[in-house]
Amino acid sequence: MPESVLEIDRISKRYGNVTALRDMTFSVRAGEMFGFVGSNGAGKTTTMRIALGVLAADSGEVRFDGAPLDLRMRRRIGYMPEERGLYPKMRAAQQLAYLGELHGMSRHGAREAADRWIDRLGLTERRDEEVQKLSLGNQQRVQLAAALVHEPDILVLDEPFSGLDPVAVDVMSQVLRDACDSGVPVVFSSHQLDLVQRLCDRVGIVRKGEMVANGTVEELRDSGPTTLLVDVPNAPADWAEGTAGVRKLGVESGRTRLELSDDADDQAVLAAAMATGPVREFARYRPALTELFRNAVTEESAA
Ligand SMILES: Nc1ncnc2c1ncn2[C@@H]1O[C@H](COP(=O)(O)OP(=O)(O)OP(=O)(O)O)[C@@H](O)[C@H]1O
Repeated sequence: MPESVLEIDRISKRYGNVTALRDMTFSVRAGEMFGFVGSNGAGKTTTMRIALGVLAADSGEVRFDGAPLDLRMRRRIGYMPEERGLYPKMRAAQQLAYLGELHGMSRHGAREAADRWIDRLGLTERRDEEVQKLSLGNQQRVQLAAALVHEPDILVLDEPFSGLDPVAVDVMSQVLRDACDSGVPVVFSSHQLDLVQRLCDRVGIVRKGEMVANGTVEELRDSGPTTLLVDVPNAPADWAEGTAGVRKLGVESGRTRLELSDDADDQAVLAAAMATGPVREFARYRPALTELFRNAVTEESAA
């Protein structure tokens, strides 16, 4: 049996003369949480809508388990649209049961699943309220439940965390992690990069419709040139300059920041540091996802 994997393969999409996606490619395996990040208008929603099949690509293919996504398979996706999409006058539990039935569940099965998700998402006391009367955060919890009620095989969520309070973020995170652990590929977009860094197994950074970086958070953080932070309190300003392949980037809070070329020897840098006196710190600097993202965005505006 092929491994369960959602594949977005060289998807391109234009709106008039705007290129929204150009050869967008990535895959998400069963049990993997994939964070999809990029500036406003980068193409995340367009990709997700194409993955779901509510929007047609100009070219490229979406596959699951190696086969192009057909109508039957698309019903097995749990989708949380950015624009949300609940019936405002329907009561929360009733709405979830209705959506479950629309996805092919029996009436009884859909009601049971609706109640289970209402409880799981902390909405027990709100189950019979009209969705329009719920707070935005609680509406969002119902929206997540709506994506999950039919026990989907794939989860695609457009900014599920936006506007949530910290408790709701924790609830949402745990629900997504559990879905992932049960073997469901999970893709979500977010502008909350600290959250993406914490939760996701892999991250894709999209810029102007193209995937510019894709890997585990650790791979991405280790990707650029090696950078060292060295605290040598007694050293003269030019202490590292004689070491081959080393470029001084600056001094931050008393620590010298150095960029090493591929053939530079970090032990030679350490020896040069020790030759100046005490070495209080000698560490590899690894940027946070926020910084990697900012670099990608800066390249975008410079381009
Ligand atoms: N229906 C449409 N008609 C014309 N252009 C569109 C349409 N939908 C999206 N676009 C354009 O396609 C590009 C990608 O938009 P998309 O909504 O996919 O970005 P996004 O990454 O989801 O942004 P955000 O983070 O702001 O939600 C943008 O340039 C946008 O203006």
